[in-house]
Amino acid sequence: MEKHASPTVRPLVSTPPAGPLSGVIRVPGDKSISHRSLMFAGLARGRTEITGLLEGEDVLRTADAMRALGATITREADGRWVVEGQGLGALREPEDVLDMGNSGTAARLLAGILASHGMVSVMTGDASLRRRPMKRVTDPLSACGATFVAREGGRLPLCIQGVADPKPLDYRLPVASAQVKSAVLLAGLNASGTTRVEEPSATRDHTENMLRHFGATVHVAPLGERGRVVTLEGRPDLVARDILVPGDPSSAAFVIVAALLVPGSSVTINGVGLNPLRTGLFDSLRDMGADLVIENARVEGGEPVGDITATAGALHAVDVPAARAPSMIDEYPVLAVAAAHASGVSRFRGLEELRVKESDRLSATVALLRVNGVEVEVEGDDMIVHGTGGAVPGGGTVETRMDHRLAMSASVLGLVARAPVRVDDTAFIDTSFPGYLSLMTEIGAEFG
Ligand SMILES: O=C(O)C1=C[C@@H](OP(=O)(O)O)[C@@H](O)[C@H](O)C1
Ligand SMILES: C=C(OP(=O)(O)O)C(=O)O
Repeated sequence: MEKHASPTVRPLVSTPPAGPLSGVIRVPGDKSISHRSLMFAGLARGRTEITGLLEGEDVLRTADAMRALGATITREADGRWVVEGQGLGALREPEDVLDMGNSGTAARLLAGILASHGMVSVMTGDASLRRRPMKRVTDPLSACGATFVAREGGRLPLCIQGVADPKPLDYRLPVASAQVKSAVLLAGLNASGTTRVEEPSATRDHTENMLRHFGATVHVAPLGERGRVVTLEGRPDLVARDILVPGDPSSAAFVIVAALLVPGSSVTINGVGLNPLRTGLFDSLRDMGADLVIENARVEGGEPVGDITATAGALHAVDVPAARAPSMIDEYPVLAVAAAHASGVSRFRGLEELRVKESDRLSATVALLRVNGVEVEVEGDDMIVHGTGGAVPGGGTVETRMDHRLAMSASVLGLVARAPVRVDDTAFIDTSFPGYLSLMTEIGAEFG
């Protein structure tokens, strides 16, 4: 069994490097796709080989949970992961509590699987995950016949009485959430009949793409200006199919912003996933005047992929529309760092979902910047960042609040701040981007 994050606190001091950042690198596999590949392969019949799986803490939790449900999951010496699934409906009741660690994706997607199998299970997580809302999945999943007992506000730990013959759901998402959409679709796999999900604003579609890859019938139609209707035919014969996981654009984001900010830098990241429902950050950075070049655009394992080169240069303020939020939902903390370094006043609109991530990322990002001398405000659900024109004061200690993306964002801010930026704990970076600090050091960053 893999090791899980040690409770050891790992502080960091980030300062400007002696020279530019440079290099040609790869980042670890996409987290969303990695979770899904283990889950779907565990539900399918036969042997799936996964190349490029993210070996981050969050994904290792999913691997453990799927093993507890009866899938055989092994890591080969060459880094490939092999999953042997028993086929849809054949999961076994877990003997013990399923601990999903820090991972909202693992907990919410798994809730869809557990609700639609006739078994009793209990799911928990770390202190961050136990604070996050789960009613957004237990409410729709109750309609399939499952029952849930949770703490106040529907929070983990959560006890699930699943059903062997779930009813197919027809659900309109009240929030733009790929996790909720995926939980409903996963429950629909074991239901006879058609499951239908309406999303008023399109969110990442890795579940839809991968279900098709495994042989399910999934239709996607436009809904209004930005939405979609997804339908899934229940009880498909899910058959094992190999998977190639692209580099995670949400991890590449930190390296890219660092390269854009540190003078003279140029860094290429090969094999980054470029699914259009994930690339809002790149659009926003281009709106700021960033020099981002994509080469070798191709399709690998059913997902668009390319090599991205980020070259440093002056950035100016940006007004990011709320409609872009679903395609860059995890990237606002690091975009705020770019906006703090840029010239002019930036506004990011419609950030209500940031309040329910690993931390309240809206208030935590404000705190990250303020403690380092950057002026920032929140108006309703908008964040307003007053750019310093390349003169971020720094000198603060950032509280990471069990949130990997805050730790990495703070480390990037320190690379261009006038005084050292301290980070109270970088241990949670391992949830999504193991090896981040050494990769950054390899391209020229200096951390103490
Ligand atoms: O489906 C997924 O893999 C994810 C969806 C997003 O969450 P929401 O569905 O809560 O927006 C995102 O923030 C998370 O990192 C991964
Ligand atoms: C929000 C995130 O993940 P999750 O919801 O899976 O914890 C993230 O990785 O930024």
